[in-house]
Amino acid sequence: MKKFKLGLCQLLVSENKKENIKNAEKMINSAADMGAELVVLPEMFNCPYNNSYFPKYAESYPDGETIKMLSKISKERGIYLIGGSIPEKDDKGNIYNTSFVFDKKGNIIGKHRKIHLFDIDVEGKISFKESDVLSRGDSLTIVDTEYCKIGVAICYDIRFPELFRLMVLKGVKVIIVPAAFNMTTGPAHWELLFRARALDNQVYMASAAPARDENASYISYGNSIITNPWGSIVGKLDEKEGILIKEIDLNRIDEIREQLPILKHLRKDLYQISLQK
Ligand SMILES: NC(=O)CC(=O)C(=O)O
Repeated sequence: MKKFKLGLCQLLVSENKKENIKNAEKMINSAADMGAELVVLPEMFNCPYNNSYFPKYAESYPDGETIKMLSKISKERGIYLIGGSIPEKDDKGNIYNTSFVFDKKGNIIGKHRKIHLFDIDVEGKISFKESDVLSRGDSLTIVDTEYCKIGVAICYDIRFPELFRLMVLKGVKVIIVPAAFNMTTGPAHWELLFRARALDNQVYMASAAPARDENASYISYGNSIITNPWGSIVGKLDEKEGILIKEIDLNRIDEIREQLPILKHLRKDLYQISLQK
């Protein structure tokens, strides 16, 4: 199958975990009603994006209430579901920023733990140090679907082009990046990063982000986005809650790679990137 419908759910995240889960379920249902075959949620969609909340909202696989809802609804609606991300606790008490991925039967087919933690300090604008509370993941996440191989990364991961090139060299055609940029880095870098990663790898890129809440301690930029292998924006939301549905045409990847064969022109005799673990 060379075409499928992708749905991004940009939802408002509150301090009420149960309400966040209910809202996510409602929006997934709406996206499925609108024809989406692959649905994506935002980074930290069940928990405010703030270190002080992560331990309290964290849950473990497979019994966490959010994880159970994601599995149930992907089965009920017969959709692939990239469950944004949530704080995940392992059996040693480490907490990760994790995206759980489900197939159309509700089976888990992938689990991406954010590899690059968001530790930044932009003077007078924004400081955040995920590593104060979170542990980092150590593996690439690629899932097989009947459409194509799909890669998953989370937010700050997008700033590391080697990760994306590695996934593409392993055959990935679509990369989903649940994210929550902010009002400093969003306007400056959001579109640029999604267009660049799509263009330099000739793949589709997409992200769902939380809707903007001006009263939150961390204000999400919103602007959930899909970019294509030509580097153009296929669709984008504004800052409010909403759903974006677009067709992903995998034929475009083949056409563009034929006309502009940059992946064939890689000088692997001169330089290479490789996975170390
Ligand atoms: N929140 C993030 O992980 C990343 C981000 O906001 C940025 O890179 O900017």
